Amino acid sequence: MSPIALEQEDHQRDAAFNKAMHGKSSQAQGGMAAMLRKDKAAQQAAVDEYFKHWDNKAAEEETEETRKARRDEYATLTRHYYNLATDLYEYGWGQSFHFCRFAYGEPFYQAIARHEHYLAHMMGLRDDMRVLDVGCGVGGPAREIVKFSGANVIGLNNNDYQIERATRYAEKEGLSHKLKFTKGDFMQMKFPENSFDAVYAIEATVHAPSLEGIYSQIFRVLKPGGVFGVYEWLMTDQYDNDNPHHREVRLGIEIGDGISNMEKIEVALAAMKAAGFEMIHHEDLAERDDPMPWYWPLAGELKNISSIYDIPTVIRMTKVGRGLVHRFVGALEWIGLAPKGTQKTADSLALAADCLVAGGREKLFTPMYLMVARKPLDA
Ligand SMILES: CC(C)=CCC[C@@H](C)[C@H]1CC[C@H]2C3=C(CC[C@]12C)[C@@]1(C)CC[C@H](O)C[C@@H]1CC3
Repeated sequence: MSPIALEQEDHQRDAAFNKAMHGKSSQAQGGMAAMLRKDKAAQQAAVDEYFKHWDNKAAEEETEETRKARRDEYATLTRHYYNLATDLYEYGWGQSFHFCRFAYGEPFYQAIARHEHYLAHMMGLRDDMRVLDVGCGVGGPAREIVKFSGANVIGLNNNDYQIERATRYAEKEGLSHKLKFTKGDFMQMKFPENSFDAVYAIEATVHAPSLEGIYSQIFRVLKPGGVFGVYEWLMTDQYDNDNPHHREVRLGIEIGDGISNMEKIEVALAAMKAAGFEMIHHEDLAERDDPMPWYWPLAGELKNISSIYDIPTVIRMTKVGRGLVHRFVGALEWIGLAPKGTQKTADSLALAADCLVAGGREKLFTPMYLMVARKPLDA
């Protein structure tokens, strides 16, 4: 792979764009209300900037150049993806933007929280620790980990809108003294070296253009002896890039999830080693013998609903539920109430959902490759 060029950061430009596109919508209750309060021209700019990387670039014609162009603009690509997708995520999934394992009879949000607790437990997080959350979204996992472990967490994010929402939620829950958010590109962190006792990333480092690049950054900011824990999105050993169907599944996940370059498990393991980490534990949690798979809510397997409180949440995620809502937002866009591109974004999320389910069913993809590793004491 050709060397990764880091994108020039410009926080003033991003703040101005955030103000123009989102205005005060970060204060709105829930994703749907926020979605209808965007500036139309700015949203169109985000749509153009994001989809220029994917439109008319089919899997069968994919070249190394198209993938490189995405990697070269990883930060802009991801920032605009979340400018477009955050509200729909919150509407359809809640405030923790990740998958999880499900136990028998376990309600959806309980399973999501358990996945967060499990990572904190595997890393041994405690209340005297200074911990970095790399790619913190709107802070759902960070709030849960602060409550579970008592650790002091800093959430790093390159999307201003998500930071505004995360800050608001933390304030609302009275957690601001333990949980702060900061803007930045995780490929060029501004934190001094050796400044965190632990670092975690929940389904976020997949947005990096190079796993070795992001793991090396994390290694640098960790104190010697510090622990890094990650749930990584990876293609499995079964994935064959020369197989057109496999490639279509990978590309569908990348398009619909704002990913410039998804890698295989072996690449992630080699990247951890190259960054200098000592592996403590690594495992594909999707391979555990669970009663239902991680992708069941997106697959619409309604028989798995175990609590009446989950019915409205899960219905939104199913093919029928999302089809209805996507038509509804399409109609709102048509009459001018929703900004242009809302339907296009929703359609690409629907494609992502289908490809994630296919990737999960065919065991080509995992969103929960767990790695827990240590920075050596003598590093
Ligand atoms: C993008 C990364 C690295 C992580 C996010 C994982 C998940 C939280 C998302 C992946 C696909 C998303 C979809 C939705 C919510 C969030 C995800 C599951 C929807 C259910 C949101 C509501 C829409 O109408 C349909 C979406 C399908 C995809």
